[in-house]
Amino acid sequence: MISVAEATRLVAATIRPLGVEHLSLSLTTGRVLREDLRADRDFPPFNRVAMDGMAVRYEALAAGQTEFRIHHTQFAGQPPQPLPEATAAVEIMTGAMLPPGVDTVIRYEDLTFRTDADGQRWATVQALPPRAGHNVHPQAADRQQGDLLVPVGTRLEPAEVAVAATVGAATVAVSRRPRIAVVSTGDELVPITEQPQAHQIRRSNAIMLQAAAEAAGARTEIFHFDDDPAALRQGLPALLAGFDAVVLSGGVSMGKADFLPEVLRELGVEQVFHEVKQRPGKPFWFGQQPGGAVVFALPGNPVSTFVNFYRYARPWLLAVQQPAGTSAAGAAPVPAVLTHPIDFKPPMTHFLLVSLEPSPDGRLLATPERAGGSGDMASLLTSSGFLELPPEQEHFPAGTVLPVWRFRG
Ligand SMILES: Nc1nc2c(c(=O)[nH]1)N[C@H]1C(S)=C(S)[C@@H](COP(=O)(O)OP(=O)(O)OC[C@H]3O[C@@H](n4cnc5c(N)ncnc54)[C@H](O)[C@@H]3O)O[C@H]1N2
Ligand code: MOO
Repeated sequence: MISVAEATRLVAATIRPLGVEHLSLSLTTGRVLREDLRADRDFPPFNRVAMDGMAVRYEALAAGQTEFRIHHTQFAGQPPQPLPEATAAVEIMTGAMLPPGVDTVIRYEDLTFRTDADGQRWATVQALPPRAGHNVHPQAADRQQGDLLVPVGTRLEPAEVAVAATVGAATVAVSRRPRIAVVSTGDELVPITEQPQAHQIRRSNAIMLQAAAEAAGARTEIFHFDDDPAALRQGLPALLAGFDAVVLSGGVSMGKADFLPEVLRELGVEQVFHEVKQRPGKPFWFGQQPGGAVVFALPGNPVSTFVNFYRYARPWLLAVQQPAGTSAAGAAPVPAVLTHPIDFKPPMTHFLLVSLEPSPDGRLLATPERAGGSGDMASLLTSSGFLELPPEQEHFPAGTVLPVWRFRG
């Protein structure tokens, strides 16, 4: 049996970056960027008027001029026209390009207007702007043309999509989604659309794994096999050849119907390890088909399946979407403070379900859930993560800081 640290290292050793695909920007939210996005123009690209009102030359105000002849009106989207003299003004709208010869914008709220007998409009300044350049967002104030805006390896969220749109990245290079086969095994399992008989249960693990894998960026298909070596031998090869990873639940411990390790080995899948010094999830089996899929055969008890997915499979799924040299944001555990003492004697890593809340001083507080073991699926509803208690320690006093793997935002 190997340690959690060793299992983590062996799983990580199978990580290879997935290929690249070019997608229309509107389809890229949640994808990992495989190119740098740079500013094709300055941000903003021109001196941008920031308030509706009137643009003047600040020198004229400084010299005591308070009434200005409106030479013309300029809307956003219109090319700017120069002013004939330094004492004239342009009535101007937010988003317009500031014309040459003026440098300051006074908003409508600080102006009054009149029209003279010749039909000429005049504006009188009621409140002086504090400085030249007021209410103008200067060209290149935020970023300069050529600046790196979003580096390769970033997971695209709406903010990155907005910036990509503004630099005209209509098609973007992103990692393709990992293809995952989710497989439930067991004679007792019925489809979730069926009413189970007294001795049966629904295939909830497969649906859980599908949801969790899709949330980590994967494209999934669900399969089911009964506890029948012939059916496994017949069905698994196509999955091992056609997917990046096969995630199975059940059939990996000591039971007389736990055929998976043997069948997987028969099919040529190289066993990397079987059994990890951890609770829950000791019977975890991990292997790789040469030239084919990585195989996560997770123990079937629902909390075991869930915790092992988040501890091993999710980090793997996120990592294969990253180009070499980058790492996924949010894939690593964060520190949390244990609120109640915990004793755990066996010399193994203990994954402890906890609820999480921030303390008044901003630390993350982890309170152990009263869970009924690895079959207590409902305990996941009131938990937000699991602490990783290291194997070499038996007593964990309240106040101990430990890594927590979060499975809720
Ligand atoms: N003699 C021993 N027995 C067991 C050991 C052991 O070391 N020695 N380990 C125990 C541990 S720990 C676990 S965890 C389970 C894991 O067993 P398997 O991975 O072989 O899982 P199954 O026996 O097939 O199922 C266990 C449990 O989970 C339910 N299950 C399975 N798949 C699903 C699914 N898709 N949806 C919902 N529920 C599922 C299944 O019905 C069983 O109740 O073994 C212990 N035994
Ligand atoms: O994975 Mo088993 O829970 O350790 O029940």
